Amino acid sequence: MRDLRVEYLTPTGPVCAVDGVSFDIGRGEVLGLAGESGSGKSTVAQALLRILRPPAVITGGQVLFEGEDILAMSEARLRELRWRKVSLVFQSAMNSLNPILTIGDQIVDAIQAHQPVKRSEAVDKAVSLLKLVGIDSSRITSYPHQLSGGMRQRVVIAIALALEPPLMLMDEPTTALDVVVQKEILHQVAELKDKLGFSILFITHDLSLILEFSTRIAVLYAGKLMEMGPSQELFHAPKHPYTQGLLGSVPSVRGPRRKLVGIPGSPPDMRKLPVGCRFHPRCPSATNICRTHAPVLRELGPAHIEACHLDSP
Ligand SMILES: Nc1ncnc2c1ncn2[C@@H]1O[C@H](COP(=O)(O)OP(=O)(O)OP(=O)(O)O)[C@@H](O)[C@H]1O
Repeated sequence: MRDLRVEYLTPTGPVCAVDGVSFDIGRGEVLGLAGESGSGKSTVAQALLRILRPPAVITGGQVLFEGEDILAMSEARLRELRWRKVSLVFQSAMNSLNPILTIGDQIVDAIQAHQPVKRSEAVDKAVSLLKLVGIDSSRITSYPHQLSGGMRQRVVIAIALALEPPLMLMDEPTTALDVVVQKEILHQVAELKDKLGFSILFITHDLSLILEFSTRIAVLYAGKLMEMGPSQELFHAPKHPYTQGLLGSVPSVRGPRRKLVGIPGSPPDMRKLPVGCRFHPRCPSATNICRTHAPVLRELGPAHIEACHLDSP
């Protein structure tokens, strides 16, 4: 993604929800998008697949996938790319399963809609996909209402994997499920990723899950990228005061007991963004320059970038 800009054209004027966001996702990598509610995470994911709906408009940037710009390609080419090359699992996806079709039929339909295979071949594939996500093949004739929420979300993941796409977008994929099932499913996805070699853009408001499952993490604040780096590095040595604040609010069951520190205040009104660094009104270390000049992203080390005046030379 290069310099992506997305605006929502609201009755009271345009809201720039994503402002110049760039990142890469390598093969087999999990890039986690972190940030408070409203920071632009879902908008980024939806722009990537060009599924944003009005009043959203993509006003700039490129999304280069295997060398082709998704934002510039024809609708026909885009239809070929969706599911086959990039699939999507979102929070309420399990509710989007068709209630009057068996899960087997739904997986078979998804395969046959994109690949010219015989029905018997597609059924075999559906059985192996169900096994892959930990559902017994005898369930192939079950209807969605006969499955638990966790199983339904697994079926959705099976459909997302059906065409073996190299990239999967997961936007709060397990948020509606209880924590044990969440972990189980994500562990399974991580194993599948290692086996099949696809990449993931992973969005969740749950920072502990992001830390556990991402290779790298990008931290968004009010539509801007604040810091991006390897998960372990961000966990042990977060540089940006916003990243420090986010991580300071994650409880840990290991290590000495520590007081949880939240971030004071709330994210800005996107129509009245603060001048200078967007985070300065909430930043405990803000100085004069932070109130007047927006910091630019700079490299801190290999694959680690940050936009903060405090660390500028
Ligand atoms: N339909 C809409 N109309 C106007 N503004 C919108 C609309 N949807 C989103 N926005 C704006 O875009 C910003 C980013 O929203 P987005 O849903 O991408 O954030 P998010 O980080 O995914 O939040 P959450 O974690 O709550 O899903 C919001 O702050 C909001 O101002």
